[in-house]
Amino acid sequence: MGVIVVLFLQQEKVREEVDAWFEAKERRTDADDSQESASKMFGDLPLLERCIKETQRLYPSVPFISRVLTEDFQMEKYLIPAGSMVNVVISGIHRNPYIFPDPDKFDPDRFLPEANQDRHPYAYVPFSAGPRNCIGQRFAMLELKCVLSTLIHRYKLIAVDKPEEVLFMHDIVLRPCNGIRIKLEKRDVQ
Ligand code: HEM
Repeated sequence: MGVIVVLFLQQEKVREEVDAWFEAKERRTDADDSQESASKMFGDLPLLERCIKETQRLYPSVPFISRVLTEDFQMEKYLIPAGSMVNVVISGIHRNPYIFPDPDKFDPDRFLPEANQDRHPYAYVPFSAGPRNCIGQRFAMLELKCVLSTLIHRYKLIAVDKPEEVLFMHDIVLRPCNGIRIKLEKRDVQ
């Protein structure tokens, strides 16, 4: 849901990219499509992808994950004993101002390849990291691109609740306390 709210901020530019993508798709033949994997096909929506990533930074669907320590762990001067439950607060990591300057600002260009390259691999972990990370992350990104590009192409999304007005709760997943209201205005496209 966070995705939809924040996309309003870039909607015009994202729509241009999405419309161009659909136009190119109309010119393609079924034979072209069957030759290409879905991930390659949707690879051509870089701004949409950056917006999704930036939204997952600000509003990670899984806001924290937990682990039980199997052995003692010395963290600087603190000894955390084996058996302790440790929560990794993904939503906090993602707003670290040393890594993401002006952390509350929505800025999809944080995920341009050149901005990404020096970032620590564990600084951005919407799908967790390490051996128990999300096995569905590529599929999830494809699904998001597919659904959002179709929505944005066919409808103008009008925010009823503005991003700054929406209150979120940390449940098992991050979710809005009172839902998020949007209006869909049909566009004159196929
Ligand atoms: C935006 C969508 C998704 C997000 C943000 C997400 C996030 C996560 C996170 C953070 C974890 C790690 C949990 C932990 O370390 O305790 C996880 C694990 C997992 N995810 Fe996802 N996920 C998403 C979609 C999916 C999809 C679409 C699938 C399957 C098709 C999937 C399958 C799994 C599985 C099986 C695990 C457990 C992996 C393990 O424990 O080894 N996820 N996911």
